[in-house]
Amino acid sequence: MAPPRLLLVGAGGHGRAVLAALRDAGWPLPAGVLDDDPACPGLPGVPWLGPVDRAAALRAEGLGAAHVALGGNARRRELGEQLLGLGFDLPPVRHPTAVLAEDARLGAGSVAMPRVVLGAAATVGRHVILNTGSIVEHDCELAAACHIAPGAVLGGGVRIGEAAMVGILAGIRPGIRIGAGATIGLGAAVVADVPVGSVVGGVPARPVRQGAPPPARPPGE
Ligand SMILES: CC(=O)SCCNC(=O)CCNC(=O)[C@H](O)C(C)(C)COP(=O)(O)OP(=O)(O)OC[C@H]1O[C@@H](n2cnc3c(N)ncnc32)[C@H](O)[C@@H]1OP(=O)(O)O
Repeated sequence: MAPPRLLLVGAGGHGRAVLAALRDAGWPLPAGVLDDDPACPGLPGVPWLGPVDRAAALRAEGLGAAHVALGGNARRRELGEQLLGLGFDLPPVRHPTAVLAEDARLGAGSVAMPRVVLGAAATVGRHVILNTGSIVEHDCELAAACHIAPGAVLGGGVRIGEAAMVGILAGIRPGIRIGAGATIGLGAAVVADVPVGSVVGGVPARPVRQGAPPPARPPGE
């Protein structure tokens, strides 16, 4: 079946990357893009159709398929679920150089960017980004709206919680669990489970200091 003309949501950097993947994969040019920022640079060759809340009207006008191309995990999940609720189809997007095992599963609204490898029996939930060159080994389970950044490598049987982010070039030991909403810093080597919502980085990965106030200045300085 020929791929549909999509409605894209998000005209930023990730939107441009998804557009490039669609072109490489032979999808037709998207019907348009929604973005709440009227000053957004837009996507080359794709008309800006207004803010995100126009989606319902566009569905009523007959657009049937969409993709949320936003880098922020929580917002991507929220809008992706809204679009599903409006009756949009969210077909997974797969770059032609991505290698997916026959029994691997890529969920609705998810994208596999160039040179991704998704191993045997790996399951990927909805609205997930498998970014450029990431490797998700056999039997991994990725919950909705997580993001595996470029070059990150997940060993066999790793489980990633909802909306978690695995940073650029991070590596995760086989069998590890990453909690929902956690962030793995770029370059981390994760050798132990990571709790929900925590931020870790380094080799081996340890909690990263968050939001520390700047050092107090002496009076008069
Ligand atoms: C196509 C694309 O571009 S996809 C983009 C994917 N994005 C990424 O991979 C980025 C992932 N993000 C990171 O690695 C970030 O540096 C984070 C989330 C770990 C931390 O970011 P912030 O909360 O802004 O922390 P900040 O930069 O202020 O650093 C806080 C401390 O953590 C340290 N730190 C920051 N990042 C890391 C890291 N990856 N590993 C180890 N330590 C780190 C800093 O040196 C600093 O240490 P200090 O307290 O001794 O000074």
